[in-house]
Amino acid sequence: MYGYPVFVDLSGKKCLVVGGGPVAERKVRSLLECGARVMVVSPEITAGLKSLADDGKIMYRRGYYAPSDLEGVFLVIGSAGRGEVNRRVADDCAGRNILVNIVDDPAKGNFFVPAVVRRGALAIAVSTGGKSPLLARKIREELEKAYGPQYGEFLDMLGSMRDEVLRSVEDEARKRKILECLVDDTVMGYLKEGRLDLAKERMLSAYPGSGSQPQNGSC
Ligand SMILES: C[C@@]1(CC(=O)O)c2cc3[nH]c(cc4nc(cc5[nH]c(cc(n2)[C@H]1CCC(=O)O)[C@@](C)(CC(=O)O)[C@@H]5CCC(=O)O)C(CC(=O)O)=C4CCC(=O)O)c(CCC(=O)O)c3CC(=O)O
Ligand SMILES: NC(=O)C1=CN([C@@H]2O[C@H](COP(=O)(O)OP(=O)(O)OC[C@H]3O[C@@H](n4cnc5c(N)ncnc54)[C@H](O)[C@@H]3O)[C@@H](O)[C@H]2O)C=CC1
Repeated sequence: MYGYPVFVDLSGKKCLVVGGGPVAERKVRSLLECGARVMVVSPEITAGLKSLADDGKIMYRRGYYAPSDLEGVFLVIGSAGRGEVNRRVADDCAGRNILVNIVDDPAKGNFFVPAVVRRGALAIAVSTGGKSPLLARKIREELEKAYGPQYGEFLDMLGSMRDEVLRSVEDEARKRKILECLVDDTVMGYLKEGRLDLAKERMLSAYPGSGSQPQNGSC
């Protein structure tokens, strides 16, 4: 059985991270990037977590995990350095239908965290189903080389053109054709080379804007 891949909206959601070591810190940073409200509970924390707490970016309770920490929590990361603590966290969450990730015992949690390349709104996530996190990291590094920062900027442009096409083109076949032309091989080639100017020119020739004359045939 393989995991069901989803992108969850965590904005404003309370997320608990149990433990304050380097692994907890990595998970905290990725939760913050997604707008979560993060609470850390641990007797000790890394210097990085301490500065996030001092800056008011995370809430921190110094101490050992207690089930009452789960109050009002949407998602939990069990990243204490002690297996028995993480297993207890997993058991407490299971009874409450909370999303829980266990960093040292994958089967105990109900989701894994993938390795992710982010380029603006574009996210490419890699999972090995827990078989080799290091392979997930290697593939993420390869993808980072192949998909540079220009993909984020391009996607913003593409997203607004798509909105306009969906709003203003009624004919279904023409709509589909234009959407295909906006990401045809020529556009993708320019994008790969980082030539956003040429990509944009090509896209505008496929769809100059609402009221433009229908194109027929190829892009
Ligand atoms: C199951 C999972 C649960 C979870 O945490 O979600 C899990 C579990 C474990 N990881 C372990 C070790 C390492 N994990 C990493 C790195 C990452 N681990 C991540 C995810 C996951 N790790 C989930 C599965 C993801 C998948 O589907 O493949 C990444 C992708 C995302 C993230 O954590 O942010 C992030 C890379 C991010 C990036 O670079 O982009 C490295 C390499 C490194 O540190 O560079 C090592 C050392 C090398 C090695 O062991 O391979 C151990 C053994 C611990 C020990 O021996 O003490 C366990 C426990 C076990 O396997 O039982
Ligand atoms: N999933 C992943 O990506 C990876 C997982 N691991 C595993 O993750 C675990 C944590 O790794 P590190 O952060 O390097 O360990 P660490 O030992 O540096 O940190 C563990 C933290 O847990 C805290 N802690 C201990 N008992 C606690 C309790 N009862 N309640 C709350 N906090 C408690 C400690 O104070 C410490 O801050 C290890 O078991 C390791 O095997 C390691 C590498 C990657």
